[in-house]
Amino acid sequence: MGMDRFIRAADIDGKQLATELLERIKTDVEILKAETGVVPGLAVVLVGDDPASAVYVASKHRQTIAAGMKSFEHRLQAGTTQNDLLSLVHRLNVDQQVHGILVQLPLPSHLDPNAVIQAINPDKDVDGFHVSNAGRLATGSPGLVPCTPLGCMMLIKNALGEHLSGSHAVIVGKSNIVGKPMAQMLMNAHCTVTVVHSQTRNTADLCRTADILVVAAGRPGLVRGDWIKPGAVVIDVGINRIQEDGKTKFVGDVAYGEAGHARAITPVPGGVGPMTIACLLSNTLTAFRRHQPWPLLPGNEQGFLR
Ligand SMILES: Nc1nc(=O)c2c([nH]1)NC[C@@H]1CN(c3ccc(C(=O)N[C@@H](CCC(=O)O)C(=O)O)cc3)C=[N+]21
Repeated sequence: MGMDRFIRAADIDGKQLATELLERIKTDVEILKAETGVVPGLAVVLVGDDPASAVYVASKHRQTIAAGMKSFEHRLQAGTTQNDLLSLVHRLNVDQQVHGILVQLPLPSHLDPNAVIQAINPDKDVDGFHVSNAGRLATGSPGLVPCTPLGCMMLIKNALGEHLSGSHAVIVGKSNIVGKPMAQMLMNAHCTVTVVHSQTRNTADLCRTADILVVAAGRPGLVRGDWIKPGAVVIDVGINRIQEDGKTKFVGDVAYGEAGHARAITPVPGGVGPMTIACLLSNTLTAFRRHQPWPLLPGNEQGFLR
């Protein structure tokens, strides 16, 4: 009983939803290009030669081009100084062809990621990491929001519909990149939000009360089947590289095989990851629209001017 093996949680197909979102972005880019003669541009900065980061950056570049946008890749050597990186950011801030700027993290340890992020023009900060954007999100003002929680929000709405009001959402993890902005977005959608983390005393009990469970802890298999309420929607943000039978594979933070009684769950890979990149391009389009001066273009209803 309980963990009924005759019930199977629906997989939330992040890959498919990301493909659909990218198609819509591509269409919007064509329309905006026809209306303004300008093409949205995304600059991605990679410092050093971390192989995982290089793979992500290459994927971002490919998808930016596929969406009809301009991609500006800046690869800097591992020994780049803080000053050199800051001057590149300043150049990108004033470059008219660049509407979005992303500095790939993590940076080599001699560089200060916070100083670099805060140097980015907040209206080009497509990662949504600048304090101005964190403050805008916290106060419900228009801004740019972090890609991963934005993608999670879309996946949750796809599983539950637009009306999340009154649902209890539990978030595992309190990072600035996922946990905190996720909590803000769910509060903006009128959920009751609980954030648990490594120092929480009754994490499993709290998770068992979640209608929506978002897990961003970075610990493979942390969330077990008996932490999940039957019928809950489970969003697994974890991407953990593990060795199994001599092969490398990716697993999430949720023991996926034990979650059959959930209503729906994101697989890893193929869940949150693909949505993150699609949301990066969505944010670039948002930044581009808000950059355009009078008259207002669709998507610039707030009349965002700089
Ligand atoms: N400034 C900054 N912004 C980021 O958004 C950022 C970053 N730095 N540093 C690294 C992380 C990681 N990240 C991922 C994006 C897509 C997948 C993704 O598409 N994953 C696929 C699998 C990809 C594969 O197989 O390698 C999936 O989950 O299905 C994963 C991870 C963005 N990050």
